[in-house]
Amino acid sequence: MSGEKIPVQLCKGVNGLDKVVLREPKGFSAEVYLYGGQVTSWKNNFGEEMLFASNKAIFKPPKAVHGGISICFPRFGSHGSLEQQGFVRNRFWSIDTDPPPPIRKSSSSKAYVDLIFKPSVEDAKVWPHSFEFLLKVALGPTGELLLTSRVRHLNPNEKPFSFTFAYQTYLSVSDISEIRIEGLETRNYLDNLRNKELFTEQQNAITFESEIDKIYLSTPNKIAVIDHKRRRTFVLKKDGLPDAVVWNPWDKKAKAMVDFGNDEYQRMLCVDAANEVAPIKLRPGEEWRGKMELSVVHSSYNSGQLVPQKVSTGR
Ligand SMILES: O=P(O)(O)OC[C@H]1O[C@H](O)[C@H](O)[C@@H](O)[C@@H]1O
Repeated sequence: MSGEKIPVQLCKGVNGLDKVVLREPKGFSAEVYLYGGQVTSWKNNFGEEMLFASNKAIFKPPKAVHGGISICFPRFGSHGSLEQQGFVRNRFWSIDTDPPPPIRKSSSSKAYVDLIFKPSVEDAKVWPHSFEFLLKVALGPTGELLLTSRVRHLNPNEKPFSFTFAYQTYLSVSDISEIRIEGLETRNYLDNLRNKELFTEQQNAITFESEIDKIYLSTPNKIAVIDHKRRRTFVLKKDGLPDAVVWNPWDKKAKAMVDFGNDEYQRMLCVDAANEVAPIKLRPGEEWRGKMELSVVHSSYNSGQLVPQKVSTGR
């Protein structure tokens, strides 16, 4: 990173849990909890929240927080014996005081935090592999939110291990019925609501009128989520993460969740940058990287135009 880093502020969040507040000089901000390494807030320079967090979200271990961006590892989904979405989202992470050099030195971000997760003896009982997980969360110069994950296989005497991963990303939207996703049309997907059967997306642009839980395969590295009512578009860019999971619980499932308001499904949409379908295999000494960048642009946005001019507000 070039230039002087803006000091990281560590303060108390909900229930006294430690959080880091990132502030960028133009007024963008983000909050990252050490619990779960979870980004719980990302605001633009007008103080408008761009991530959804349920009013009923439970910030209390061992429950995972429903909202923001959850780090799902070493499993995403409910495959195998491990708990759904893995365990690092409900563990405490630490600030990494000696992070490795950034992947690309060109980044001009000065507001960032490096976190590290190392498994405990208890964790090793459920997933007996020697690893560390490094997470960098940064705010870019135009307010974009950048997450970089690195998983390292540490034991030279151990066999390779496999994992799946996701940035489970809850976007705040005006009204789910006004939302359109571009970038996933014509893609194949596995439908979690139909025993993971394989289908091909028929809609020209994806819109919403009922529960959805689809794993889109081999997706492009840029996906747009267009919010007509708020006139803003989220642009999600990803690297090393071929799948994109789109989830909204809709009314019935929302009612069944204790930490989710009955009507809150109308104001959220999860679009998860993921590697769910083909597990990643890591050999001793190897490192895996997966990146996601979220930005917001004004929605005078033409269909198919995935690199619109950036503006500093979602208005
Ligand atoms: O409640 P969680 O474990 O956070 O999972 C919430 C949702 O996450 C993903 O989007 C999955 O595809 C869904 O099947 C799951 O219901």
